[in-house]
Amino acid sequence: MKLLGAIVAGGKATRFGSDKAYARHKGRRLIDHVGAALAAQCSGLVVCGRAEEGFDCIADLPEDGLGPLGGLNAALHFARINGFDRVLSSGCDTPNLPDNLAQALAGEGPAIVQDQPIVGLWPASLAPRLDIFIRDGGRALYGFTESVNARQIAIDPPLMNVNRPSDLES
Ligand SMILES: Nc1nc2c(ncn2[C@@H]2O[C@H](COP(=O)(O)OP(=O)(O)OP(=O)(O)O)[C@@H](O)[C@H]2O)c(=O)[nH]1
Repeated sequence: MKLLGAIVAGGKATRFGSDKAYARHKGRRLIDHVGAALAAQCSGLVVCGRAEEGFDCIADLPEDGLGPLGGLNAALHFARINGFDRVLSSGCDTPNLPDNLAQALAGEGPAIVQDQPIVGLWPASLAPRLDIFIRDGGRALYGFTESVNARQIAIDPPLMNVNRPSDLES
């Protein structure tokens, strides 16, 4: 199985107040924590959304401003065009991804981490389904995961998710 790692990085970070990707946790940028964890278990890695220094970056599809689904859609299309079977996705704001994330999510069809729907394992063949979902006005990750019967997997310890500066203090 050829696996593409995809860091979904965009949006406004209104709660955080600045680009979360560059915020520091344990001496490293959040995006570098995520990148290292995904690179260790994938054969390719892209950032979807903003151009982030030090990474191969692709633009949201079909356009910017649609939320994380636009980034996931870009990743699924990039995977299909470039011969990847699946996408292992995460936001740029979950710095403690486990090294066995792909294994934990493996199985039939798509799977997401419980309470973190942008962290998931997706067949690249879902790209046309996500195109249609977005075209029909869908913007919510959970709406899409329900429409494709994504499995929800509990991860222990739970993923850290940075939304506010105070989330970095714990
Ligand atoms: N590519 C892309 N990523 C996005 C977009 N909106 C949010 N994200 C990413 O999706 C993940 C979850 O984002 P949220 O925390 O829900 O939204 P946010 O815009 O970062 O923050 P808030 O404005 O505080 O809700 C983060 O990694 C964001 O960088 C978008 O429009 N495009």
